Amino acid sequence: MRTDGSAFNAQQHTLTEVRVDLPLSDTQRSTIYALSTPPGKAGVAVIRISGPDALNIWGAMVCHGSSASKGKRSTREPIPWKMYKCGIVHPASGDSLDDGLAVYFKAPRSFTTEDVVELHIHSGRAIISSVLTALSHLPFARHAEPGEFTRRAFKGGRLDLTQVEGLKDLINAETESQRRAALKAAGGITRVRFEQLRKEIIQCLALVEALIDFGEGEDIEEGTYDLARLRVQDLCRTLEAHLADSRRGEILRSGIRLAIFGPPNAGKSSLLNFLAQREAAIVTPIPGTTRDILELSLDIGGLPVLIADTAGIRQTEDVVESIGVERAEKLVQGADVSLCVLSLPEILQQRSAEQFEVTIPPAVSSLIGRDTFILLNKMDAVDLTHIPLDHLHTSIGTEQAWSVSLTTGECTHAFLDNFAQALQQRSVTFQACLSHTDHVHRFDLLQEHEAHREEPLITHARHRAHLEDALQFLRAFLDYSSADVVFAAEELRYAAQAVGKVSGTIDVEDILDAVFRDFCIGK
Ligand SMILES: Nc1nc2c(ncn2[C@@H]2O[C@H](COP(=O)(O)OP(=O)(O)OP(=O)(O)O)[C@@H](O)[C@H]2O)c(=O)[nH]1
Ligand SMILES: [K+]
Ligand SMILES: [Mg+2]
Repeated sequence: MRTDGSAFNAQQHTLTEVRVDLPLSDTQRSTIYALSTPPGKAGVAVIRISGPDALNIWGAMVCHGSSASKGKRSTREPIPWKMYKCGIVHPASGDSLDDGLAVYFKAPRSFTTEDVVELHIHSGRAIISSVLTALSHLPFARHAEPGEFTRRAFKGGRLDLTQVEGLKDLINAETESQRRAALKAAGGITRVRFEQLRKEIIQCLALVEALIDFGEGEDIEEGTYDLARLRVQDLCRTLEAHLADSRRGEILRSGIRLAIFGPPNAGKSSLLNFLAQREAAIVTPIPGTTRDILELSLDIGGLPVLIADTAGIRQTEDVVESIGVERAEKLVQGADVSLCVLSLPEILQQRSAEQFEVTIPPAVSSLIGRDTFILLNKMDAVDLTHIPLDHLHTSIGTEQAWSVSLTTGECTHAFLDNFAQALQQRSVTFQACLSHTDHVHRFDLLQEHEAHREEPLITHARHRAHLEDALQFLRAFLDYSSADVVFAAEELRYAAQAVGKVSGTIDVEDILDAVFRDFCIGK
């Protein structure tokens, strides 16, 4: 758990994504190459070459062993998986380009399952560019498309789609919890679990098909159809449970979506800046300063949080502001967690020394539910000497409320600690994020959420869509009577196909496209 503000790493959330479509018809036979490390000055750059001509490229550009001292290219085939200290030369002119290391991964024991050669050279723009240009002179090799190495690994059966996604997430992981989950998916755990599900559907299908072929009674035991129905009912319940997981896996992967909302001038943008530890949002005394949604991704105690500041909610004639208000309301409704910021001097009326009343504008209070977090801000601007804070907080009627002053910093540390803890509890992903050897009170949290101990199955919206389809087909199966077994069997076949799409067991080019286009070149 964090102890001071510095544990919050803020980073601007970028919403732009570069998407490049791959040439699907590309033949497996071409040899591809690309820089696999980030471009720029560094110790080492790795250029990866994959395909049937990888060894020819080695022959054309790598000088090692006794021939290297004479500046000649090696005629002997390299021993696979062995690093060679070598010179890299231009294939046509024989000019020396760099000294480095080279290694040959013999098919199928390579990442792509094809012959792979890696050239480890010095990382500098001119060196990298000279080696890539030299490669471009070879007629049998071409530059790789984004994600093409991984795509070949998939085609070669090295990875299934859930592992490809895991690999992509691993590269993009920014928090410890994301890294751990992605590593598991890349290792194949997700694949095994979906494959198990698909097998169970196919087993039910086998029962039903036996009935179609032989009929109940003589060859097939009585009650076989009922047995299949019972199993499908079980499967439906399993799928329903996975689908009702509060998006745990997706949250873990892409972050909890936290919406900050409230009336104008309550201090919403001040809160965002406080959490981010920098002036990310504009703060002024003018109500209606924030008009559009501003998103930041923060790391709160190892938990990824996508936090959004919104326009103050009020009736307004201003066209731009009113669009902002509409967007804010939508965002709050779609968020995983929402936090309402209220200004104490605005909402607190003191009747007498100990008697008080809290009034929240209706447009705002309609968005407050029991699980909305409340931050009562500007406590420096009111006299709270006679008002017990506990009493004040419970009077709001939500589970968790805090009073702070974002200007003076009063109570903000306690709020941060509590809030981080509450978020972790709320996200329910914590047991995947926290190690069992951690702090004692985390162990208590684990006990409390016994029901959610199991790892989330769904980590991508794509998985959810396929599982929802599968559930529809299973339900459709249950709607048929035993008189319609042929139609019923068809539903089971569709259900198995839908689950198969998750791991790519079913070869569907459009899912491939969707998965691979987010990769960068050289992966
Ligand atoms: N006295 C006092 N003023 C505060 C506090 N927090 C914020 N303010 C001031 O309140 C004003 C509004 O703050 P913002 O953060 O812009 O409020 P907002 O909710 O984002 O406002 P809109 O974007 O216009 O809806 C600014 O002048 C802040 O300096 C506080 O704790 N005490
Ligand atoms: K303001
Ligand atoms: Mg604001």
